[in-house]
Amino acid sequence: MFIYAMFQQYFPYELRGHAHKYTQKLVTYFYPYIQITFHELTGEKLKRSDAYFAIQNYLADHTTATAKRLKADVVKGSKSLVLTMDDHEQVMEEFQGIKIWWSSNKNTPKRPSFSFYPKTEERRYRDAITKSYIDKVLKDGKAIAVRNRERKLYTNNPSDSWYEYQSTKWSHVQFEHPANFETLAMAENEKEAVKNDLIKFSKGKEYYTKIGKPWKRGYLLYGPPGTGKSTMIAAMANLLDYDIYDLELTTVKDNSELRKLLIETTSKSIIIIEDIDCSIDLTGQRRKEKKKYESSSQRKKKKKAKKKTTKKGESEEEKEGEDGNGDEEVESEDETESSSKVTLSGLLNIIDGIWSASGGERVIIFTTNHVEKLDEALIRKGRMDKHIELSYCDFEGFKVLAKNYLSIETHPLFEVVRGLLEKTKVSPADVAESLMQKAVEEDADICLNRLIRDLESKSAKEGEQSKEA
Ligand SMILES: Nc1ncnc2c1ncn2[C@@H]1O[C@H](COP(=O)(O)OP(=O)(O)OP(=O)(O)O)[C@@H](O)[C@H]1O
Ligand SMILES: [Mg+2]
Repeated sequence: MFIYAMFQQYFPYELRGHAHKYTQKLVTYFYPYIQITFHELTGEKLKRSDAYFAIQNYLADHTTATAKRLKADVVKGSKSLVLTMDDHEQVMEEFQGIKIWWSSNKNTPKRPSFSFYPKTEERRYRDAITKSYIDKVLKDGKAIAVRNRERKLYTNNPSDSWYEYQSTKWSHVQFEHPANFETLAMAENEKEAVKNDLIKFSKGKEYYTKIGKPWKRGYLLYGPPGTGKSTMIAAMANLLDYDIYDLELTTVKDNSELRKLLIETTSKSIIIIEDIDCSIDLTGQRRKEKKKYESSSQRKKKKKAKKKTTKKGESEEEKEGEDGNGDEEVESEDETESSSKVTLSGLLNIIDGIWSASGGERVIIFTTNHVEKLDEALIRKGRMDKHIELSYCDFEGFKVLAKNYLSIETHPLFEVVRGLLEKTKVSPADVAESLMQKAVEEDADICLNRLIRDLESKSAKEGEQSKEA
């Protein structure tokens, strides 16, 4: 028995009407082959079919080794050239002992009019193909498409530039950061722990379903400036093959805008809020200031609203903001434009509520230089599942950097560096800066000596400062 799977391309001009007619009839059978046709365009509006796209990816990955004539295409949104079968080229695959030919055709071949096979036999093959094989092709094809896609770095636009019917909330550029875990200076065991945690998460669909939790994970990265927080996020995105949404909270006007932004994020993405302590009012100070503008009745209303705040739903306070009747509206006239009115409770509700109910895996990451400033509520386990400290450069970290920047694993000067690192607090960013070759003729000796000089002067300065104090 043969299965003849067709891969029907869109005919650009005169045959448009013809193509349209076939699109409704996605699966057709005929003998001695069972023939299944997938059209490139489907539906009333002739949209590009997802199945077609998945099959194209599947075949590009599985069959390019066997197909003799290939067509190279630069496909929008893909990292590299995509090789697909040329028109009328055929490739064969075997599945549970059934031979399947795939061919990419612009025209449907003539239908033979008779069958060699008894009906029962036919049914078995048909089921194997339509139930198992096509499922596998579509699933694999989708996974391959995700792997091959060009990844994106999104940043949120200020809401003044949002249009109602267009997706203008986020702008994106291609995400191409070379960071990876190998080149990240950090204690080896901690690095492994983070990597394993991420991989476990990304493969945990069934697990999360089983325990009845949304497929999300939160990380808090904290540490002094230049210790690799942003670099680690890029390495995480590269490891998981996720997009990045870099959320700038200071340009988000209020909680309802924040919710709209988060709802628009796609699955397989990392949402980051950098310097969380600077982007949101954590201390309540701003609230106190604002109270100047509130009437006493408004203050009472606000108090009441706060009480009503539940964990799952959105708070009353938030709703008021949305309606435009809330006290936040009153304040807006007195606020400078740049200040954001996203509140801590709003952020927490959104993290716990609506957005976590949307399907698909997402990672949310907060970074801060001052972990001690953060509100307990923001970082409690369950919201931020894992807290990762990135710290000053130690000898182990230095060795990673020396390998990255100078391609050396040992050197007589290493011991001097070790001694200096033990008594000086220096960020990996500073060490990297000293180690970087600034001219072609600079070799490892020159760079290491520069690092030693820099460390010595830093340590001398620190000594002076502590004396003064
Ligand atoms: N742990 C590290 N491993 C490797 N390189 C690092 C590390 N930390 C810093 N660097 C280097 O220093 C530069 C700055 O680091 P990065 O931006 O990741 O720091 P950060 O912790 O995000 O700082 P900030 O708190 O100021 O945002 C990076 O481009 C990288 O080259
Ligand atoms: Mg950073």
